[in-house]
Amino acid sequence: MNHSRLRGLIKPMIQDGPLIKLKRWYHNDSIEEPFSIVNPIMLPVLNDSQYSWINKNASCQILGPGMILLKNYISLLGQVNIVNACQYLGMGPGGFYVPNNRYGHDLRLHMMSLGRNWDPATGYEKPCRSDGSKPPPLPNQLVHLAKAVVEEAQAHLDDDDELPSMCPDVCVVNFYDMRSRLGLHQDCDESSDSLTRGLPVVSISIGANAEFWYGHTRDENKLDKVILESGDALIFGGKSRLIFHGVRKLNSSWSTTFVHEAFHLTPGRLSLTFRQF
Ligand SMILES: O=C(O)CCC(=O)C(=O)O
Ligand SMILES: [Fe+2]
Repeated sequence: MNHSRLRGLIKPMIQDGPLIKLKRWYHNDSIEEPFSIVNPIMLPVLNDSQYSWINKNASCQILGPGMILLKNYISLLGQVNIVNACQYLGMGPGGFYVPNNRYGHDLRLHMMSLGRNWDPATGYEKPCRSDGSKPPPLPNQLVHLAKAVVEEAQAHLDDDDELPSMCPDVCVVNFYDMRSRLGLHQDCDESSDSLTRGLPVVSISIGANAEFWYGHTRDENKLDKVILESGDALIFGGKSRLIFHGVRKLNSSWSTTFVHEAFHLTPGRLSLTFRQF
């Protein structure tokens, strides 16, 4: 779908279509206000029955064994729907908050965990957040989308065994403002079964471009870098399941400016990272 067509689709819906008026919930034990990633907070409900969330002609880059980047795989309509879903869930109980790392310091981003409670300090240990809120559900459409991403990646590989299938039951949603960073880490809190089978992590990017650094070592000089743009889907599973990775620098471009204007997304980057526990 081209941009002018999407603009035409969104505008009438904002003016005439059904609107969700977002409630403002407050966490029990904090004065933190709900964190809104869009402005204004009145959102259109899109009827997506005729338009796909996926661009079938996405290009594919193999970055390593079991590590694949699908460029521009999520359609603009898919991205709008994902922003809306994250906005809706993120403003409610268990929604966006600033988490602590293992050393008790604030991470420089907003986060929420869907489907299962995960946080950077305690992993999957606790079923609820410290304010008692349960994780919001992981919407079925997002489960199907993550599975479709893995199937598309498998179709580009010679040997399917390099990348096992997975059915996500948790999705960590991060919102980075333009100065946010995510330090080098491994995603290794999932079950030993999930990790030893190399069940892939799927990461979807929306909004500003990000420098994603990765490698099989903690040595910063030996890391590779790839730019993740709005609509990209990155998969790392199989032999790359335990790569070290982090997000260093965010940048805007013409296309991200469009995304921010059309979606009313606050300047920054939304990432959704799916895993099977
Ligand atoms: O934002 C990203 O692309 C990566 C997020 C990530 O690594 C994580 O949530 O563990
Ligand atoms: Fe990660």
